This record gives sequence, structure tokens and C-alpha cells, in this order.
Amino acid sequence: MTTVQDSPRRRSGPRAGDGPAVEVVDLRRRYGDFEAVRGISFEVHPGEVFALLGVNGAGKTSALEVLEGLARPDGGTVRILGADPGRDRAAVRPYLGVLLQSSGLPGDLTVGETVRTWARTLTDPRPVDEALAQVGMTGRTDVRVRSLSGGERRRLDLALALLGRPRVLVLDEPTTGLDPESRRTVWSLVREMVRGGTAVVLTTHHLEEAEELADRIAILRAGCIGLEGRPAEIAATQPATVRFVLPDGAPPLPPVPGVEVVGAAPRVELHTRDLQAALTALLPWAAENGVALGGLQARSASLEQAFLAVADGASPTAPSPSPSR
Ligand SMILES: Nc1ncnc2c1ncn2[C@@H]1O[C@H](COP(=O)(O)OP(=O)(O)OP(=O)(O)O)[C@@H](O)[C@H]1O
Repeated sequence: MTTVQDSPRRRSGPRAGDGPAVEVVDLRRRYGDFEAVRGISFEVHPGEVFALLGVNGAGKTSALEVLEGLARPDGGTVRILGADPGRDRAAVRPYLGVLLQSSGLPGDLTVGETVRTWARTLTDPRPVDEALAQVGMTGRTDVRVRSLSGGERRRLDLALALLGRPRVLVLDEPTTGLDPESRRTVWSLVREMVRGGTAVVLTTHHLEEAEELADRIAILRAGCIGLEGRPAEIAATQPATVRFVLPDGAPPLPPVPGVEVVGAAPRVELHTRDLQAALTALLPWAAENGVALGGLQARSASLEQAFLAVADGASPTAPSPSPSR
């Protein structure tokens, strides 16, 4: 795959100023009596990646569909470049790139026909060859969509999302089904778009992807934002852990300030906000007492722990809001 050759051209849009590219205020979405999105708010600025995380059914796609202009909110407001993506769809569409969770492109069309057809609906599309080269599909122009592999279809979806040089890009699980190499290429495409000033909102189940790409993350649970902040801030809401197995006859562990002992001997788990201090106390004690700490593991707080804590309904302390850029 090649990378984006040019950054998105600076065109005037519904709003060309310096404000947030995406503004979501108290968004609600309902299916009958069931409220899938329960009052979420966030902003995404030009040149920023915002990741919405959450377990299956947390409400990510339901929220994104409002940003994409495909559904109306049941409460709250969404603005893309200052305009309502549902009511002002015609104004927003030239500046918005969308990658749906599943696109359902007609299988009878070839890759080239698909891109050319899509390009005809856009005001300033990339050339077809460039769009396909971006996602590593040069040479697949004459292949019918139905004959593509799952990963190739995903890359074609992405080529279509980038085709109009969007100022706002909404990506619903962009790398699901991609092999590790293609995933990394998608990451670099997203980074290049961001360097050109595009604002990106994405969902993913790959926490590594969120850590790699996102400037800020919100973790949804049952339609509400459980945690929001920069990846490191979110991880820091959780304690670091030290795990080991004590041998028979080991003396009692020394008291270490700020350490919570979670497991019982012989399998011990320590939780701490200061991993270095805990290890500085533990290791000399083990050496002095001739204690071999079996299977010793020390792990810093992680985004995964924070994700699981929100998914489990734990109520971690939310990090203070990050200053907007
Ligand atoms: N058309 C619909 N009618 C009724 N309920 C729906 C509809 N679409 C979604 N839901 C429900 O709304 C909730 C949120 O679904 P949504 O697809 O937004 O979750 P998600 O976080 O995107 O999940 P996933 O990670 O599986 O894509 C789920 O309980 C789902 O069953």
C-alpha cells in the first residue's frame, strides 16, 4: 500500500473556523422504550482522533449513526463543522467520510466501477488509481466486489471513506477482519489524514488500536460514558499489579505503604499506585529472607484494565477533562 500523497485540501465548509469539528451534546438515541445512548457529550477538534470504546451493545454504532446523518437523535444535538448532519445533510456530506460497520456494497460491480460510481457523488474526489493505491488495491480494479476477501472489502470501504478528502472521518471498527500488516497500514493512513487536519471519530474493539491512534478515548457502558480522557489518563485510573507465588514456609509479607494485598498466599496479587515503591520494598525483603517469588509479574496500569473496570460496572474515578487543543 502507498500512503496518502496529499493532505485533505482546505476547502471552505459549513464552518471553516477553528472550533470543534465534531460537537456532541447530551446525545440520546432510543429504539422503542429502550434507550441505547443515554446523554453522551464530547468534542473532536481538527487534527484529533477520538475513540469510542465499549463492549458489544454499549451504544457506539447507535451514536455514530447520528454523526453520520443516518439517524436522528432522540435528544441532544450533534454538529459536524457547525452543521446538523441529519437536517443539513447536503451541506455536511462533502466534508464527511464514513466507514460503516458493514457497508453492503453491490457484489456485481468491480472495484473500479464501485470507486468511480462513488466518486461521481462527490465534489472533489481523489483519482480512482490514487484511492486504490492508498489502500493497497492497485491491480484489483477489475475484480468483482463479491470475489474480494473480507479484508479487501474492508480496505475498499476505507478507500471510499477517504475518496472525498474528508475534513471529518467517522470510522466504525475500521480494522475488523484485517491482518496485522493491513491494520498498521490503516493506522498510518489515519495518521496522515490527521496530520492534514482531519478530525477522526472511530470505534474499535482493539485496545491497542485505540492506544496507537487516539488522542482521547471515551469508554461507553450501557449508553453512558464511564471514563473519558487521554489513553494514559484512563490507564492511570487503575492500579498497577504485582503477582507472584510464595513458596511453602515463606515468612509473612512485609507491610508496604499504599499496597493492597488482593490474593491470599500462596498466589499473591498486590495492587499499588506506585509500582516502583512496591518493588523497592518487596525485592530486598525476598532477597534478605531467601524467598523465591514464583512467576513474578509486575504490570503497569493498562487501558485494558480500565476498559474491564468500566465494563464490569466498577466506578473508577474519571480523569479530569483534557484541555482541548
Ligand atoms: N435497530 C435496533 N432496534 C432495536 N435495538 C437496537 C437496534 N440497533 C441497536 N439496538 C440495541 O442498542 C444497543 C446498542 O447497540 P449498538 O449497535 O449501538 O452497540 P455497539 O456498542 O455498537 O455494539 P458492537 O460493539 O456490537 O457493534 C444494543 O442493546 C442493541 O441491541
